[in-house]
Amino acid sequence: MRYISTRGQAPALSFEEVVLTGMASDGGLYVPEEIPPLSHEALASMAGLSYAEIAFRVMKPYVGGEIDDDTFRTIVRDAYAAFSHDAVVPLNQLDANHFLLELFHGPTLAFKDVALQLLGRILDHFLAKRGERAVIMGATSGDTGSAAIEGCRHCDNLDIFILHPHNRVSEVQRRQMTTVLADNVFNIAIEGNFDDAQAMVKASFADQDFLDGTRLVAVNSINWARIMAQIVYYVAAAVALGAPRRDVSFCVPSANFGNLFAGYMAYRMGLPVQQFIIATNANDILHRTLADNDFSKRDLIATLAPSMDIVVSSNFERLLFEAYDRDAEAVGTLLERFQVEPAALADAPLADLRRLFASHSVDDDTILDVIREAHQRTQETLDPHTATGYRAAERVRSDSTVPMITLATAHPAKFAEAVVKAGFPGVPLPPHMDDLLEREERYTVLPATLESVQRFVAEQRR
Ligand SMILES: Cc1ncc(COP(=O)(O)O)c(C=O)c1O
Ligand SMILES: N[C@@H](CCOP(=O)(O)O)C(=O)O
Repeated sequence: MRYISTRGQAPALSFEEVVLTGMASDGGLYVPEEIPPLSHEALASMAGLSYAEIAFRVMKPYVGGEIDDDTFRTIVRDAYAAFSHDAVVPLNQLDANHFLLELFHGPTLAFKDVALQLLGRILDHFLAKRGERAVIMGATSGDTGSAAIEGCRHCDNLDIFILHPHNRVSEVQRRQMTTVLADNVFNIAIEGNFDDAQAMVKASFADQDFLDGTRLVAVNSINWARIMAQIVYYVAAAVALGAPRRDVSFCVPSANFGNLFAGYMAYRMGLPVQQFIIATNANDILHRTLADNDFSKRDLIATLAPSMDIVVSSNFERLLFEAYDRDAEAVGTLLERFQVEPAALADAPLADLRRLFASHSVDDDTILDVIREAHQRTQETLDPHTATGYRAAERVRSDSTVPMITLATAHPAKFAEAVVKAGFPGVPLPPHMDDLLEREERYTVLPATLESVQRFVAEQRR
């Protein structure tokens, strides 16, 4: 399998090369040159298989023989052994035709673990094989950071630097990152927001001189391996509900769009999906783009669903690339315009997207209402991100006879502020985090400037 850039100018890469990088050198994102098919027979044969076996089968074509089958099976099995639920990502039926896909049973209680438990192991495998070290730089609005640290802390060949927006993540999220005192883990609280952090990580890929030749690797969903691993749970959930004989729909709390783009890839591979719903918080650029063709930046708003406080949605570029029939030049022109002024999609790609996608935006008051309503109806306490999905699924699903699967992206214990505001006493942390609030923290506050962040990384890396 080869991987090509959405901007069309960077060299095509192998799987190993694409995992060991981040942005393409032309500023684009890597996608597979061809989308491997998932036939009806292949889907039907997955019924009743373990999550790890489905994961192996779905991801194998993307790995393309660059990790031998036995080794890859072991990597996948070990990655999902770290989950606290036997089903890894269980489906929880809310009512006759609405299901929650619980993606929060990994070590850090958010969907990011599904991909980052795997990515850490794949990176370790390739770096050990090459006898190389690498530096990871990641930006987080709260969840990717801890999942990446947890996935990479035991990797001898890696130093990991995670940038989070100072005072804009929940206390549990911050402590999940800053209480890991391993020598190869560095937490940076930047005096800015997630978009600033993500922009600095991306800029570091464009100019890597500050690392004197050491390899720089991404753990955000700009890294293709993140998307690859996330495709699997769409397939597993749909098969559990009767695919390929039966269509399903998905509703996805969205921001950087890696999660929903993975679902779209599953659809393009052959999964019978009737509708995708994009749920956003008050940072509603994805909703405005789809509903009103208003592809323009607005100031970032701090919400009760802080992990989705993002304006510049990285993976939307990958979706645009597909919607524009892989016309890299058109995508580049659109995204360059978007950086400096309000932009709009061309008619044909927009119409194409609207056939498959719907969207809905949910403000903070509604998040609180939904947490209360859902608890009354189902006895579930939703986290504030999942709450956006629950409401969007109810509001804009096109066919109530098709099973709707809303992705539950985080555990409510991570977001006490919203849960308590909604009138509940809070949700206890699981036993392995019992003493999280007493543990020692270590992090460095830095101004949101590329120079200060790069200097810190260059000085601290081992
Ligand atoms: C809990 C939670 N829900 C939803 C999202 C949105 O996912 P994505 O960025 O893949 O769209 C994120 C992170 O972005 C998250 O941490
Ligand atoms: N919500 C994310 C933001 C980064 O998204 P990613 O999927 O690109 O890593 C977070 O919690 O950090």
